Amino acid sequence: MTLRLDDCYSIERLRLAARARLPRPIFDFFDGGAEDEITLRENVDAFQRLRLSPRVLRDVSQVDMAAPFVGAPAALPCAIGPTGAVGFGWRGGDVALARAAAQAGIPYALSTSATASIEEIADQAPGRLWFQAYILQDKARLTDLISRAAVAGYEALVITVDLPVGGKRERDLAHGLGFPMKLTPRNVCQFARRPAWSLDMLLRRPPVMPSLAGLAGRTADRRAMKSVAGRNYDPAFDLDDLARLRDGWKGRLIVKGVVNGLDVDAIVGLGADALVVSNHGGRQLDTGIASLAALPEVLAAARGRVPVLLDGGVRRGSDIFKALALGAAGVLTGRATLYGVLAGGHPGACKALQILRDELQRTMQLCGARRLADINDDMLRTVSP
Ligand SMILES: Cc1cc2nc3c(=O)[nH]c(=O)nc-3n(C[C@H](O)[C@H](O)[C@H](O)COP(=O)(O)O)c2cc1C
Repeated sequence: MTLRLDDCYSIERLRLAARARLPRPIFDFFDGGAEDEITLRENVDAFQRLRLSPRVLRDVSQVDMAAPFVGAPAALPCAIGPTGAVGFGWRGGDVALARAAAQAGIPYALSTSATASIEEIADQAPGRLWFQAYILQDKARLTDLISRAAVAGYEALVITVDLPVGGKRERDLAHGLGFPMKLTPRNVCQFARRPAWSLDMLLRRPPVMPSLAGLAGRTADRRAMKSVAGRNYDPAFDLDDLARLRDGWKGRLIVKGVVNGLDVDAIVGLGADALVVSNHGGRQLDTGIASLAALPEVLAAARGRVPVLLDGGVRRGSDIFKALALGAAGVLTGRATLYGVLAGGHPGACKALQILRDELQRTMQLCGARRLADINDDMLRTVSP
């Protein structure tokens, strides 16, 4: 089934359009999660289990979705979160996402594993930019990336702390997607079924991950998409190292991947400006707690000292509403905007943001909330399964 962007009225439709465009191993790399994918599903299910209890008889003819968001105004309580390897799914996909974010008036976080450089994004998408750093064993490389982000005007550094080692993604193993990639009769067939994508990869230079160039694993090789960052993480990274990073970075510091309230005091104490409750979209630790379920404990531990954001499972505007109602300052999109760009490049990424914006606005109107500040947990009910 091929789906035109015009027929994509929901994030799920964008997901189906991306699936129709890409060879199955590539789609599964973006869509899949770790092991039995329990956390991947739970992230979405946790939103679906929560019910809304609307307030009525309020004037909702005008709705304002703008708010301060991690130290600066944003048109929506969202940022596009970091996702690596996007160029393997849509050539130029990182720039497409960054431009879509700038046009929507929200921040964009560039991944260390992106298929565009720090400077390329700053040149081509001059909006609010965050740089997401993986803690690499090569500390000289890490320092160089961070100082380049500062020079290029990135306002925030996002340190992802939830993968001291890479997760076990069994869809990728089944497809032989890794390093080296195994060509099996099955995956050769799958690539042959999507000739446009496959010919583009064969005939033009495959995308590279410039921030990881030269590290173990050949970054110029499409087979390296899974392994390069994974082989180079530093599992010894701890709070002292985070404190040193804090001292060396003058901009805002966002720590992504916190779910246990016991970690919060130390991270806030060393000067983090925001936290992101995240389990990496269920791609690392399987059976880890769903992001929405972890949000209350992180909020309680943060005690209002820093904004707490959330990602994982956001597929509807009503999901953003629910996260805000529980006390989050906003969300990062992951697969929602990824499906958009994989389905249709820059217009697809804009479409994903437009869907989320329209759905959030409609949910606010239907729940009697004129401003983001009107959204609160009086409007939520938990129902038993
Ligand atoms: C294909 C893919 C690549 C990702 N790459 C990164 C990355 O490079 N750095 C990072 O901090 N998080 C990365 N993430 C995690 C996202 O930033 C985010 O936490 C997650 O996608 C949120 O879950 P959701 O996709 O269900 O919304 C990636 C996620 C996906 C799906």
